[in-house]
Amino acid sequence: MIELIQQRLRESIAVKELVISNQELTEAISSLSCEIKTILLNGGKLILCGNGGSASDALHMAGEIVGRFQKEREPWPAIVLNADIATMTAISNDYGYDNIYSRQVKGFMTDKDMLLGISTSGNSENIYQAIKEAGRIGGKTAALLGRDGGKIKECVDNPIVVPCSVTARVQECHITIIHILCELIELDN
Ligand SMILES: O=C(CO)[C@@H](O)[C@H](O)[C@H](O)[C@H](O)COP(=O)(O)O
Ligand SMILES: [Zn+2]
Repeated sequence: MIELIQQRLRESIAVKELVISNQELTEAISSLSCEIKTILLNGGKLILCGNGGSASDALHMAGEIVGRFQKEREPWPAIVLNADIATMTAISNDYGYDNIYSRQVKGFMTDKDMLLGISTSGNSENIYQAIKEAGRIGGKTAALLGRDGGKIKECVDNPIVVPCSVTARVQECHITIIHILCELIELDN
């Protein structure tokens, strides 16, 4: 048991080391933080969505944006498409699970906003459809992804791909990246 614990911790560190040594990836994180800040300071909002653990990550990030991460400041607008269980079950029941986010994007998003999807496989159909819809609206899109970025990487403006095929390890890296994004967004610059 102890060995398994130590091994998982080592694996989690190794994924983060991969990100540290990938300059393209660290630059993509930096430029995404600038894009999000520009959206928020120009009256746009951040719209988030994910499935499973990534749904929790979406909620977590929105909490830091609307509330605060580390700095006392005005609230910024962020909404989470996986937060409303009545809406999600209604759309899922009437239009299918693949459309639970794209229909909300159509209802809520404007061209001043950014949609940030989170998917460790990069292939979740509901996130993919949401990104496509956001593109049709003319809004900005970003995604936190894993593996090789999947089909979502091909259609999103700002892909952040954690190069690992284990869902749990990717999620652990995503939440670190989310905290870094929140810290960068709160910097005065
Ligand atoms: O949290 C976990 C695994 O750690 C699971 O709930 C996981 O998020 C679910 O299997 C998701 O459906 C995976 O979707 P995705 O990350 O590939 O988009
Ligand atoms: Zn999990």
